[in-house]
Amino acid sequence: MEAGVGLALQSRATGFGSGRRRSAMYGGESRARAVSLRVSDLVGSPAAVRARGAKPVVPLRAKKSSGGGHENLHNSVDDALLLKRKSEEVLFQLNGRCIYLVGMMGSGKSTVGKILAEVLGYSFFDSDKLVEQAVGMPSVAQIFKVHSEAFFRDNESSVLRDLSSMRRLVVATGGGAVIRPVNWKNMKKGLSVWLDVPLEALARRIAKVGTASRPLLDQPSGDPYTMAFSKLSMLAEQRGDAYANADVRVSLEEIASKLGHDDVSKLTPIDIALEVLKRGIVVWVPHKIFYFHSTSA
Ligand SMILES: Nc1ncnc2c1ncn2[C@@H]1O[C@H](COP(=O)(O)OP(=O)(O)O)[C@@H](O)[C@H]1O
Ligand SMILES: O=C(O)C1=C[C@@H](OP(=O)(O)O)[C@@H](O)[C@H](O)C1
Repeated sequence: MEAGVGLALQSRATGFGSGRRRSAMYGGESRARAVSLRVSDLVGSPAAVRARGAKPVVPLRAKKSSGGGHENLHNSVDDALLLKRKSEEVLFQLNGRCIYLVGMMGSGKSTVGKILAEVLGYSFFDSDKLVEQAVGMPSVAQIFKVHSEAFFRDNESSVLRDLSSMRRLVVATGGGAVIRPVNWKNMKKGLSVWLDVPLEALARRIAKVGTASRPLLDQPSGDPYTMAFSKLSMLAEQRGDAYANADVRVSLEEIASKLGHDDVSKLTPIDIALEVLKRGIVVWVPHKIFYFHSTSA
């Protein structure tokens, strides 16, 4: 039997489950199994970033600086206004449906997802964090180590299934969520967006932050960039076209070329969020509106 009660909306936040519940779900199990979440587990937890009234996740300044890391790049007030205007158009079209961000590790799903949630007035969830909470372990790395990747994947599917019954969420999925068709079945209830980032840029980002939180990239030795690049290349090959199932592809190379940058590292998370909104309006909405109308008739 699969554990958990699914996502039952509850108005009072109780924080993440009691020790008793944790041990029933995790420590007390003789057999690894997937667990489900309740909204009351999530509300007020670090995994949930309440979008409304939240502090802007990316500061807005009048001019772009020429710094190297994205934290040094600030978008103009014009960009912020454009972001707001586009978000209003998308909001209307989404009509409460969720946004799922997919892409390789380090593609910016969490970073961009928080911005999108903020401008849309949606709540942001990171599916990795929800799995950690559901299992009662502090990190994905530990879940892989103590249990297995398969156990993590089962819980990831459970979390995505539960989230798919909710509305007005931006979900940053784990990079491997795309490999299971059942996850697509759930993500297709909303707008799925693939952040397509060149492997070199991903490896640079990963090398900068380290691999401790990403067990599939963790290597005991070697140059961090080279190791990350080779592992990411392997995973990209294994995953083949899985990311292309997304309703919308946002290619950083295309945005960079449109904006006249010679390198994707010059793009800020706001540039990318803006493109997600633009493409969300153009590519997905007419198709989904048709789909929803034709199936409900
Ligand atoms: N546009 C960007 N430019 C440079 N670094 C970025 C950008 N977006 C995200 N990052 C950095 O890359 C790392 C991975 O981003 P994150 O949002 O956690 O990716 P994901 O959720 O897809 O794994 C973080 O350190 C983040 O600050
Ligand atoms: O690509 C993958 O298989 C994974 C990506 C990770 O999430 P991020 O994409 O958020 O790093 C996390 O789910 C786990 O380490 C496995």
